[in-house]
Amino acid sequence: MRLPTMSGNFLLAPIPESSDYFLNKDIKVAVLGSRSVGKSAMIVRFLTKRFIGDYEPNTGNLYSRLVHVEGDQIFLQIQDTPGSIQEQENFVQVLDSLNRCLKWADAFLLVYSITDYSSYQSIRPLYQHIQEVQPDSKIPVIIVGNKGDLIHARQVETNNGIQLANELGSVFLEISTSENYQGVCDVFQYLCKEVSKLHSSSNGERRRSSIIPRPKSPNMQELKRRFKQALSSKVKTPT
Ligand SMILES: Nc1nc2c(ncn2[C@@H]2O[C@H](COP(=O)(O)OP(=O)(O)OP(=O)(O)O)[C@@H](O)[C@H]2O)c(=O)[nH]1
Repeated sequence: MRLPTMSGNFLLAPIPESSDYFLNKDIKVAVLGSRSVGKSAMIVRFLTKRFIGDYEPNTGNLYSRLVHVEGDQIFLQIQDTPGSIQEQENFVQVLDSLNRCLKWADAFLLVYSITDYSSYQSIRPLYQHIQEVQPDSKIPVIIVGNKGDLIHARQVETNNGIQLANELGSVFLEISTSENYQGVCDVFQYLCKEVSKLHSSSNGERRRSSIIPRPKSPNMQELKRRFKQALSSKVKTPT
């Protein structure tokens, strides 16, 4: 049994200031789920292509990497979160960190293990908590059933995952981090594409609104007209 030690503040790496260079290309993903569902393994698999079986208990690392998605260069930050938040002694402090992470993220990856029914049950409350912290319903969320290779130990049917995702209005994938790199890649690529789409449509809105000329105040026009009139009447002073 692994008992994670927590720092209580798991945004460990500095988050760069956003700049024009990263406009549309700066994407932040938070990975959430119960303990030992394979969050760290999945992130490391995505970033290194390697499956590394054993990890120190997750204290919440922030990974940053330049990745390429459909020809775009993206500065991707992935926040791993501890899987046993409720068990922490400093629960309030940890929850505060979690909420800051939820506000920070552009997209969410919710992970359960198909071998652990309780990890599946934790997804709905997690999702609801995200909705409370970020009430913007457009935020991309993907639900992932991990450890798809452990069929003999299966406790969660694929249909359960599909149903839950349909109900919550998110996307669902069942994958095996250990056996299939492509599945892991699909998960992160999906989130990057969805966030990119959202970013470009909101920047488009901003651009459009900045080129629409501000309507002139009728009072100002009236004032200008009177001012001109007054000037011309001065010019036309009788000789
Ligand atoms: N068979 C199998 N094992 C996996 C898979 N993904 C992860 N694991 C194993 O599951 C265990 C837990 O993986 P972690 O990545 O540490 O899980 P975590 O969700 O980060 O765990 P916490 O630190 O408790 O939050 C490790 O022993 C991994 O090797 C998978 O797809 N298949």
